Order: sequence, then C-alpha cells, then structure tokens
Amino acid sequence: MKTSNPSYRLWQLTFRYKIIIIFSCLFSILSVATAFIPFISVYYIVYEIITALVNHQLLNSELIINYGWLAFIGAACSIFFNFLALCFSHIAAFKTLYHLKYNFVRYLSCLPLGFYTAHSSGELRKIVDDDIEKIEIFIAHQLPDIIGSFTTPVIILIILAFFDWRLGLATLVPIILAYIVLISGYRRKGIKNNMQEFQKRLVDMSNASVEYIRGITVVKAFNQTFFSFKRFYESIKAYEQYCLRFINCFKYHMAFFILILNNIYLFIVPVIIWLLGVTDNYAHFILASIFYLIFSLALPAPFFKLLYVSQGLQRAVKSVENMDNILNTKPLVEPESGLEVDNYDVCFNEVTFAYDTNEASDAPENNALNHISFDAKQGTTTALVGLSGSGKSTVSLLIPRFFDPNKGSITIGGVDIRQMKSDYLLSLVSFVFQDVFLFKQTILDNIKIGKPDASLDEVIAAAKAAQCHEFIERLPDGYQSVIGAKGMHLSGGEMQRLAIARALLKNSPILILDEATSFADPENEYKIQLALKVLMEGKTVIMIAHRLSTIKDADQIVVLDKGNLVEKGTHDELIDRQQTYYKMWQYYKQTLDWQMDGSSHNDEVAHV
Ligand SMILES: Nc1ncnc2c1ncn2[C@@H]1O[C@H](COP(=O)(O)OP(=O)(O)OP(=O)(O)O)[C@@H](O)[C@H]1O
Repeated sequence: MKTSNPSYRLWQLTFRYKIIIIFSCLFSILSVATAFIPFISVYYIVYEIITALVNHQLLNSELIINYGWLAFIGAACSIFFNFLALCFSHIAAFKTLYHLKYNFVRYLSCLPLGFYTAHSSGELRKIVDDDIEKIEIFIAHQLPDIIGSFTTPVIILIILAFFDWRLGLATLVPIILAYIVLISGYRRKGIKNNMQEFQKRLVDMSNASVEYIRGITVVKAFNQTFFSFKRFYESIKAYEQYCLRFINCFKYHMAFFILILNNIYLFIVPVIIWLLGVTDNYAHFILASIFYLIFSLALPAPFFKLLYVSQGLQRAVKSVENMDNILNTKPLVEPESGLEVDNYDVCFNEVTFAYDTNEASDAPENNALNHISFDAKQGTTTALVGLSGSGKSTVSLLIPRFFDPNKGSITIGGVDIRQMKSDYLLSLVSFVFQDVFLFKQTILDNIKIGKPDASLDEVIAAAKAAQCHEFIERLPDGYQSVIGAKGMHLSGGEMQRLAIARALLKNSPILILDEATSFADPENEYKIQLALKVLMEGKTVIMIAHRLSTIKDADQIVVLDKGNLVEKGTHDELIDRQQTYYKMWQYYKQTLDWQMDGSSHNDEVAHV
C-alpha cells in the first residue's frame, strides 16, 4: 500500500532510477554554469578594450579572440550539457512511465469487480493517460528546469566575488523577492482546495464527454440530445469556473513575480547611482555595472521556467495522489502458495454476500445473497433460476472471486477458492456473459483470448462448434476481419456465438453460462445447444437462463428469490413440489401459449 504523502511519493518516483537522474541533474548544473561563461567572456573583452583605450596601449587582439572562443565554447557547452541533461531525464522519465502504467494496469486487474462500479472508466482512463503522463513530463522536463533555476542564484553568489559584490547583492535581492512572492502565492489559503476542485472538474468533464459519446445512440433514439448535452455542457462550464477561480486566486502573485523578474535592472540602477559617489576605481566600477545590467536581462529566463515548473510540480503531486488513491484499494488477498485441485465440484457453503458493505448486514434484505448452500458436481449442470434481481449473476460472479463472500465459503474440489492463486482459479473457469465484450482486434484474436497459443485449426474447430464459422467465412477478411472496422458489423447473436467459441477454445473444467443463448435465433439456438452439450461433457456447468426450456434437462435447478435459496432439485421434482419453480413454469408456459396464439409473431420468447 502507498501510504506516504504525495509530494514525498513524487520525489521517490522521480529518483526511482537514481543514477540516471543524478547524471541528468549534474548535466543540468553544468549547463547553467557554462551558460554564464559567454557573459563573463564578454565582460573581459569589454574590459580589455576599455583599459587599452584608457591607457593608450595596443589592443591585445589574441587575448580578445581567445575570450571570443571561450564565449563560444561556453555557449556550445551549455547547449550540449542541456541536451545530455534532457536525454538522461527522458530516459528516466520513460522508464518510470512504463513502470507506472504497467503496474497500474496490472493492479487494476487484481481489484475486485466491485471496484469498477465505484470508479468510472473515464476516471481510470484519465489516470492512465493523463496523470501518469504528467509525472513523466515532470521528470523529463521540469526536473532539469528546477535544478537550473536553483543553480542560477548559487552561480550568481559565486561570481559575486569576481566582480562587484554590492551590485551582485543588488541583483540577488529581486530574485529572492520574486521567490517570496511566488511561494506566498502557493501558500495562500484556498489555493489547494481550488486546485483540487479544478482537478475534480477536469475528471467530471472527461466522464461527461465519455458518457455523452458512448450513449449517443440512446440519446438520439429517445430524442434527448438537449438534456444529455446539458450535462456535458454544465461540466465544461464548471471546469471553466474553477479554472478562472484558480487563476483569480493567483493573479496578483503571478503579476508581481513577472514584474519583478522583468525589471531586475530597476534594482541595480539606484545602487549604481549611489555607489558612483563613493567609488575610487571608476573604470572598474563602470565595467562591473555594464556587466550586471547586461546580465540582468538574461536572468529572468530560468526563473520564468520555475513558474511553469511549480505549476507542473503541483499537477504532478495531484496526479500521484490520484494514482495512489486507486493503488490503495485493497486487492483480493492472494495465498502465498496456492492450492490446486483434482476434481471440479463447486460447492457453496452458507454463502452470504452484500455489495455495498464490507460486513454482510444482519438484515437479509440488504444482502444480495443469504446463506446460499448447494453442490454443483463435476459433469453435471446446475441451473440458476429466479426473478430479476434474485441473485443469479451474483452467485456466478463469486465463483471466480470477482468478489469475496462476507460469510461462508465456496470450494472447488474441496479447496476454498481463497486458498488458490487467482491465475489458477481463473484458468479453471470459462464464462459466457450476457454482455459480450469484443476487442477492436481481429476475429481470430478475439477467439484466441480463450487460449492465446491455439492454432488456427483449433480456432476454426471452436468456431464451427459455436456456429460462427459460416458467418466469419462470409466476412471479406474472414478470421482476419477487425471488429469495429468499417463495414464490420456483427449482430448480438453473432457476438454471443463468438463468446461461446472463446469458451469452447479455453475448455476449462468449470463453465458459467449467463444468458448464453439470449440473442440466438431459434435455428441457431438449437445448434448452439448441441455444441454446448459437447462442451459441457464432464464439466461443472453453472447456467443462468431465463428461458426455462433451456434448463429443463439440467441435473439440478437452484431457485433463488431475493437472495435466498428457496428450492433445489430436478425439473420434475420441482414441478411435483408445486412451489416457486412450478409457478414460474406455469407463467412460462402461458407466455409460450400467448405467442402460439398469435399475439406475437416473434420467434424470440419473452423472458420470465
Ligand atoms: N454491482 C452491484 N452493486 C450493487 N448492487 C448490485 C450490483 N450488482 C447487482 N446488485 C444487486 O444485487 C442483487 C442481485 O443482483 P443479480 O444481478 O445477481 O440478480 P440476477 O438474478 O442475476 O438479475 P438479472 O436476472 O436481472 O440479471 C440485486 O438487488 C441487484 O440490484
């Protein structure tokens, strides 16, 4: 867990690749130091010319040329060292970027599914794409700038001794003043809150835009363009408002900072005038004055960088905080050394589970599941039935540990699933969910997710069994057709069959079918049932199907009602019992009869 404060964490991350960063800092210091050499050289050139003129001596042209070369070498070295500093800082930044993105995305995959209901995809996308990149930008660009802007006053202090220390101090005073103004601006009451609000509004705007674009078809179909756009528009307005508030809060400090640095000479000129009256060596003093006046023009640049650096620093700290908020979410606890199993009976023992609380509530109505116990033997099919919201999907999600039960346990082959490594547990289970998610990759890749090292023949065999081979072959690029590409549209039923092909290919011993045939037309449904029969051979199958006809032959039917297990047995046993299942079956038959009577010509049977 990441517990340290975000600023400290940012520096920890910055120095993750210590040696590389130290080299970057060293080259930054050298770059700033050598940038002064041309000024000093010019000073000595002017000094040589004036002393030669005053003393009526011949100009030492060789010395002047040497100073000229020194100025050139100094400027070239400064550029070269700056280049090296940026090279090293970029190497460290990209290594850190890779490390952070990789670990963050990996960490996301270890989090329970419940986490995703509390955090929108817009928020997570912003962390991966924007926040982590801000940390990268900070290390790559702003760190060398920080080093540069802090080195400058030190160099000024050093060269004070070589010229006129009084003018040197006069140069240093506005710089220190500018620092004080800037720091006091950042320490102002409310600026932190404004910054946080500003960031929150940014996330909200990003979420609203994703939601608007994703839901555009529903929005248009229901003619809700105005209302939907309103939320998006309001989020932009809120962002604008906080942006302005943040800028307002800071505007005087910013203005004074810029004003002071752009007018350093205003601090030097009065000192020159004052010292003119008391100095003995006019020639030397005038030269030093010229030097500092020229020098004062070159000074603001590194400090202006500091202005953007401090903003970048704040943003990077905020980004680290956002990232760490997610990284502090508890992942599912993994055993040190996972147990494996030799049979695949799935057993629920008094399982109680609530989505919203860590502790299952004593009030059963607050729980999604209450004291659920059943055995699903290897090689048998257990069907979960019940009204909408009765807990069928929740039961299926607990098996691969998308959530952990609050009470009770789930075992596979007699081993508690919490004692298995999650990779191993997931390898035991295949799913066909209600909502099929297909990646924007080829059909081949989409099916191969079930078994990445599968050969083309294996993929084709699975596709044939899942009744997708024919429609895939009809596509212009066959198995190489890319999902979502122009002209590549799949129907709901076709997507469902691709998901079945995936599960067929994975061929794991436990199969969870959630509404597996909901989009299939009657002809294909029959074929899919045949294919599933082959697939289900010898496996533990947990099937959620709303159409009771599809689960009539199940070895065991578990009937759920408001999170409670109210009945279990075979179809015939439950019909004989004339309880909940019997009533559902009667409703189901009635629905079928209505359709046969011609009240609807849809082949698709209404869900119970
Ligand atoms: N992610 C979630 N967060 C909070 N509550 C949830 C979540 N998912 C489901 N629930 C609640 O848990 C209960 C059981 O839902 P579940 O989806 O398991 O029912 P279901 O029988 O599968 O329903 P359906 O047939 O409509 O899919 C419901 O009250 C539901 O509102």
